[in-house]
Amino acid sequence: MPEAIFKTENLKVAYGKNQVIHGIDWNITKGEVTALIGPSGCGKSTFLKTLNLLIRSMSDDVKVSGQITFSGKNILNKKIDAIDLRKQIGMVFQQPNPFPKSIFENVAYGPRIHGVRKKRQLEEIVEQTLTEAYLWDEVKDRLDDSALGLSGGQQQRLCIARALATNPDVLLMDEPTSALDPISSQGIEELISKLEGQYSVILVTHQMEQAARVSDTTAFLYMGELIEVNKTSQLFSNPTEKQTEDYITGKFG
Ligand SMILES: Nc1ncnc2c1ncn2[C@@H]1O[C@H](COP(=O)(O)OP(=O)(O)OP(=O)(O)O)[C@@H](O)[C@H]1O
Repeated sequence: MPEAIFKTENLKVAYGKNQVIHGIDWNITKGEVTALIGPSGCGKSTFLKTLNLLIRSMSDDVKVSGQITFSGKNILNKKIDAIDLRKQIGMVFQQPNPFPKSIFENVAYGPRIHGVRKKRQLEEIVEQTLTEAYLWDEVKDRLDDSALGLSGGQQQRLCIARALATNPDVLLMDEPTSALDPISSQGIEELISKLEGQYSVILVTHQMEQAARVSDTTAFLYMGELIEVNKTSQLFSNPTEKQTEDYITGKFG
């Protein structure tokens, strides 16, 4: 059995009376890119936001039950500190959302919160993570400029660098290319492929071609149920479930 980065057991999520995740049992493999696909409203974003407990800060009316094991602990335990947890589980959203601060300060923000104070050390982290996010050469001469002056694709790579700056184990990505032009999207996809191995990446995408290009494993979610998890090549060429086949062949969704 491959090592799991997350293990969910009977995971259920409801917004008030509206249950949107219906008891998901899933071992998500460590060090891989895992794509999560499914029609609009099936619960992909909800599932992703539950993995880093962001869901709890979004609405008072959210009920989460079951277990999520991460690094050997059930993170649904109320004693888990969500801010600490998010140091290990970075997240990137659909719309690039840099802070209205300089490029340097965007990347230095997380390490500072987690106690890095020395300027030299922050400079090293900023250079290293911007290099990892393939942005360093484009911004090294303007680190003090506002991040809001970057292009959409550059902003998204900056947000990825910001997430990597706390040295996480996991990167959760919620449709990270859907607001970008094709060239920037291609850049982000190449970056995701390069992050594989060093990080575990869980990618929500509406584009099946994207899932096929960048992921090792693909999961199909439908109406809050995990219908199929399979090697990506297998899922798209020879799915085991009829519902998966109907979805990937465009019969619904
Ligand atoms: N903050 C919220 N409060 C109440 N209901 C919500 C909230 N966020 C999502 N929902 C509902 O939960 C269900 C699942 O939504 P979710 O955004 O997780 O789906 P999704 O698969 O990511 O959709 P999409 O592909 O359109 O982004 C939907 O019915 C949605 O209306």
